[in-house]
Amino acid sequence: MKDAYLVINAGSSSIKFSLYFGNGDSKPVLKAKGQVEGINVAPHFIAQAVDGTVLAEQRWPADSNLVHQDLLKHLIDWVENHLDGARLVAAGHRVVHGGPRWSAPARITDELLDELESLVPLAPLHQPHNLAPIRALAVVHPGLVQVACFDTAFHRTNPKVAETFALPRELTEEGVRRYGFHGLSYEFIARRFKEIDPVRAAGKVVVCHLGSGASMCAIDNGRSVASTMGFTALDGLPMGTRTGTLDAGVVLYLLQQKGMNAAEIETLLYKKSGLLGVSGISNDMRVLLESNDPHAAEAVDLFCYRIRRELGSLAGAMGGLDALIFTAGIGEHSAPVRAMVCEGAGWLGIELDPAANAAHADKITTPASRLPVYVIPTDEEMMIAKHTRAVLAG
Ligand SMILES: Nc1ncnc2c1ncn2[C@@H]1O[C@H](COP(=O)(O)OP(=O)(O)O)[C@@H](O)[C@H]1O
Ligand SMILES: CC(=O)OP(=O)(O)O
Ligand SMILES: [Mg+2]
Repeated sequence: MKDAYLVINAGSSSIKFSLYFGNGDSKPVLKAKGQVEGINVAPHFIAQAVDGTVLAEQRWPADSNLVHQDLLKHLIDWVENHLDGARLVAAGHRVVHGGPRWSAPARITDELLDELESLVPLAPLHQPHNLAPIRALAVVHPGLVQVACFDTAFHRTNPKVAETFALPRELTEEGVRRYGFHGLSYEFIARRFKEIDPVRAAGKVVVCHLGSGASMCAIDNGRSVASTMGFTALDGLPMGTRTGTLDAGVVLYLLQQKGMNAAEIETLLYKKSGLLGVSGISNDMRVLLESNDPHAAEAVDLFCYRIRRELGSLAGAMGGLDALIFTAGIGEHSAPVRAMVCEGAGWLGIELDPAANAAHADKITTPASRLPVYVIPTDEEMMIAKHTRAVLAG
């Protein structure tokens, strides 16, 4: 009998899921994927086959009062009725923050859940939503093995200097340091790049994960050595609605001069800034690229400018650069953003091939380009499925 793995990547208003089949060492095979979105508003469930065929769809009215647990139960029931004779053996979850202790995926226990709960203040936009389905699943399916796969784990190979803020030692020791995020994506890309170009993958690579959250990672011989996100997923690049790097003095100004309280500042930094704040129009890169509003262009320019600066910084951290890789929603699909980053990075030896870039080719530089640039689709869910199977196998 085949084993089935349920992968869950839960956000603030949606629970995305993927169902994988697989035994032994072979690559897990994706059977179906879908999501429940509009939680707490008007829930909508959809499940699709690998080719995009809709397998099931259901909508509930806005006044249905369905909570997280009800919707998760609906999702699990659907999965259990579509196992095709396979046996559901485990659920793997993306958990954004694993704190200082977790450098690998872990089987979930009550103690671990409590520990992860204590990290909620460090990832207020993600962690509560990552943990809610774990608790809900434990109620509706008590015996099921659950595995937490951390976004921070891949970065635990960073040298101490890359993790340290110039703060008094006591704070560093209690855990106020850089953790880095999007680790499941970077791990997937590092493995994939090793298949594409093993020679350069053994060298120094910068990966740009540009999605609704955006960060960059310096990977030396397959290991993360530095990244743009820090203590929280607020640092580094400007994002859809997050500031990215901000002079800490601005936070003091907001507190002391503007009289804002902590909750207001949190909302400002996490939900009202970034592309949305600068453009005043949208957090969606597609909308900004199509807009004629100069503020939309300013937001896009700032995003690309910050990527170019961080590229120099990460190459400096590694002492060299052998390849640049774009991934995630914007990185995989936006030729204009990739062009704006690469055109300003000619000093690094990048010679963009505009036709290849427009076609979203695997490699978007000319053969003469000293530094090759790649576009590689990421797959965090596949990484979670592999980890879940490995944890289960002990
Ligand atoms: N063709 C495109 N051009 C520009 N941006 C795109 C395109 N397709 C998707 N995006 C951007 O990708 C972002 C979502 O990326 P994704 O990696 O799916 O994010 P997440 O998983 O973090 O929600 C959206 O904000 C959207 O603006
Ligand atoms: C860590 C993070 O920013 O995640 P996402 O891109 O899913 O928001
Ligand atoms: Mg993402």
